[in-house]
Amino acid sequence: GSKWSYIGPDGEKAWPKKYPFCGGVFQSPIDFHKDILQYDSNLLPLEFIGYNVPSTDQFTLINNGHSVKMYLSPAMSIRNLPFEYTASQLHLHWGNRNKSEGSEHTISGKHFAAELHIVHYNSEKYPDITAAMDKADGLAVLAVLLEIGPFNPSYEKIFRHFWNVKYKDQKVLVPGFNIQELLPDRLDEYYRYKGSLTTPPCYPSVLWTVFRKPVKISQEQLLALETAMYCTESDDPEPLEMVDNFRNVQEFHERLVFISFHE
Ligand SMILES: NS(=O)(=O)c1c(F)c(F)c(S(=O)(=O)CCO)c(N[C@H]2CCCc3ccccc32)c1F
Ligand SMILES: [Zn+2]
Repeated sequence: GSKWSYIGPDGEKAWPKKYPFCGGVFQSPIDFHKDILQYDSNLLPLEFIGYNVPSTDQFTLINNGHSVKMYLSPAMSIRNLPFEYTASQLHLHWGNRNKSEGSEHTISGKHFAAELHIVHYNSEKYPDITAAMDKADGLAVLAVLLEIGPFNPSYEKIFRHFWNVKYKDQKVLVPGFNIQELLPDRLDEYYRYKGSLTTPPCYPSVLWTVFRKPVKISQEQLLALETAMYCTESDDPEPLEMVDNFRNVQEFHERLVFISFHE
């Protein structure tokens, strides 16, 4: 089993001991700040295929002890990237009820409340995510920064199920819906860079697309995310709250982040 965590002796400083790539190059997440950004006019809006999943389909939502992740339909894919990438799963990163600053990427040093990741693999070159996840061109992850605002009915289609996946390895079925509803309206404005998985094994295999515009969820929805789940199994005598499951930003030497928008 994956013996790593976000706190204590198995926390992120210890990851490289068991997972050497975590101490390697091209690590994510990073801070987006002015002097590493470069406008690139070739960065087109992403095109989503099959994201509007009928409610007759069902997604499996599971607490894997590190995050809450939802398996997606293999009919979902993205075009306008160097290859066609097929959706695998989405998951979230967040803080805690006293410090709602749990995003992984930051903008000019600012954390957002939480961050949604939609993980895809290069289905043109690799048969499945396991074959793709350690290849330089293997994965593409979309990231949405979340901040406080009005109640968000689209995110609620996932959040309403958190009470059924409170403990590690619990799962529940979520009726299909249009996953594009989880994205901001400006799909043409994003940050793009080559980075890594932000959890062990930290493979430098991810083409990151972080949308510029945050999406709003309500204070109550954020509190549910921050308080509903545990890293431990339901019968564990020492329950561990699933909070602060974000990696700190990594050094970003001599590299650029390409942006599809003008400042
Ligand atoms: N932030 S991140 O880098 O996007 C990111 C996570 F943060 C994250 F927690 C996960 S995990 O939930 O699978 C728990 C740890 O692997 C993943 N899984 C990916 C990569 C690892 C293997 C795998 C296999 C099938 C589907 C997805 C994935 C992940 F990519
Ligand atoms: Zn993630």
